[in-house]
Amino acid sequence: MNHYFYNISGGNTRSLLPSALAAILDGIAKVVPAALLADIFNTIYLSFAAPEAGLNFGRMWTVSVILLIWLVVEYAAYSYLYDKTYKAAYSLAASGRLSLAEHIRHLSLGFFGRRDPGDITNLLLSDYGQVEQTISHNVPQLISAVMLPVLALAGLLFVDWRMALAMFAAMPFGVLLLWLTDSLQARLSENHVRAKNEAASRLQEYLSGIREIKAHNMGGKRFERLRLSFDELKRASIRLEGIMGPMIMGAMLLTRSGLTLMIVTGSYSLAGGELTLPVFLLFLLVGTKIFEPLTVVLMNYGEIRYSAYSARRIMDVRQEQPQQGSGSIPSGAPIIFDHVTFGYDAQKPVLKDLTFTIQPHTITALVGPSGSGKSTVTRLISRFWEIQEGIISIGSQPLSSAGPEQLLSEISMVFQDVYLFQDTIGNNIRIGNMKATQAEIEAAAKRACCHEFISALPQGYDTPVGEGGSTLSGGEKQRVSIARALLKDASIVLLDEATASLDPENETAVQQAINELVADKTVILIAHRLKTIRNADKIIVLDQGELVEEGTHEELLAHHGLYEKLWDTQQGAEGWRVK
Ligand SMILES: Nc1ncnc2c1ncn2[C@@H]1O[C@H](COP(=O)(O)OP(=O)(O)OP(=O)(O)O)[C@@H](O)[C@H]1O
Repeated sequence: MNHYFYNISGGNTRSLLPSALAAILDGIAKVVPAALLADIFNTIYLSFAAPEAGLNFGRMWTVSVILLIWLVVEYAAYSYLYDKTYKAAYSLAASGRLSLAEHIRHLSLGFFGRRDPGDITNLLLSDYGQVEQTISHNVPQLISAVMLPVLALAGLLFVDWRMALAMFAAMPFGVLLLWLTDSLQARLSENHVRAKNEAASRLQEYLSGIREIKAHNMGGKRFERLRLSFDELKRASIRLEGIMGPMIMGAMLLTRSGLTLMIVTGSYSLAGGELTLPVFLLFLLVGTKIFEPLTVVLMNYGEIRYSAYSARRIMDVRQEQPQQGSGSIPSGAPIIFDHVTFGYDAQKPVLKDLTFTIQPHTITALVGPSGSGKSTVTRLISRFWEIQEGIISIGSQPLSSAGPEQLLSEISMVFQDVYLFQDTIGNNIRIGNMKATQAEIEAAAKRACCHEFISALPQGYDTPVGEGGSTLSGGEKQRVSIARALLKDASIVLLDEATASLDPENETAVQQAINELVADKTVILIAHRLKTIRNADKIIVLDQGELVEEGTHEELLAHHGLYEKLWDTQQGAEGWRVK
């Protein structure tokens, strides 16, 4: 259980203190009116037992005033703690979500390969929501509901220990039932959380892929996956409620049967003269009250058990090791691959024993058939993934111990698939350098040939672009990403198919912009059209993850190997047209 509280509080159990304190006070607060009522009851009883003395109005007034004062104090203290409890719970969830998102940012991309993006969203929203609900409601209610019976038992043991024991005698059986079925409850809760997350992921996938689904008329198949996930959620929900409900009711029934035992014991004791009527009535009064909070305990126990799985999912991600390293990257140093072997799945290497050096301030092109590992090389230079064998270093600094943030500050990237945030187009370029002025943004846009189309937009640089850049054409997005890279002005430039989706007019202009971007930089370029890399200082030819050739365009042609074959194929394809 301790581990559970550690998990739900994100490792900060102290943050649960306000709610625990509020709950304890609430529990105590509920006992006092019950004790005062018992006293009033006793005073009335005494007035009937000895009618000549009459009702003790003094005592009745005193107790009533104490009760009133108590209620006011209770209200004030409870409102204060209530406020603290909720604030603590919501702050914990808000800061927890942010710190988890920040933690995720520091993980290698391998983590994202293993997890469904929808699953990560659910973790941050749904699982945290569950934990938030538990901290703000279930845990305080549980503590408060436990306090009343515990305090009542302690007090009643002094009044009449036999009656007190009779009242609570059946409770251990209720607890035993819960304990025996604990692993079943855990399994049902886990299955339900899993089914809920799966359904949410499928829904997210369906909505994000709606364009492709429509384009390929995949509605039926994809919708089937969505339907299956909702079916599974329905089954998991029925199983959870159908099994947990009777179990909790069973535990409740067992616990409540103590009341019957107490009544039987009380009746015999009363008849035997070992118990006075007021005490018996006091037990009856407290007895009926005491089982209400116990019902709450059992209900909340089920809820807490359920959210334990959400908490564990959160902690599992928290325990993922972020990328380590603080070594700084020397500027103007060569990039060295020394016998590097890497696979996204360690058992299936996609780069094999790769050794080469990229000299600073040169342009190196990576070529090779599709799937030969070109993009993977650029991802490894950015340390998006950790390699399995060999060393990648920049100068004398191995990347495995380099500071990930500093490394990325040295690299500008232009990817094949450009992602634009749902923000203004100006702010999307500013991502390259958050401190850039408007003039610098426009200068970068001009060099990347996007100033003209941006100026023609209704709100110019302040025009919002849809999520992922859905309101811009492929070529426009590519140019925006080149503007970002120009603005970043990093010493290493990774270009992946930078000119692939540009029309012929823009291609020439962007090629010039790229020439500016790459001037005096260390450039690693992937271009499928070999004519664009003819002038590269070095061309590295990959085939099935192995380096098969290396040299300049002329040297490679003279070598009559794979490069020449690729070159010839492309030359032949240059003049293709639809007949
Ligand atoms: N995230 C990933 N997880 C698992 N395997 C991957 C991942 N990315 C790429 N691969 C695999 O690694 C191999 C190399 O892929 P990579 O993208 O580096 O090739 P490429 O030469 O850049 O291909 P292309 O020219 O088609 O872009 C391929 O077999 C690919 O299927």
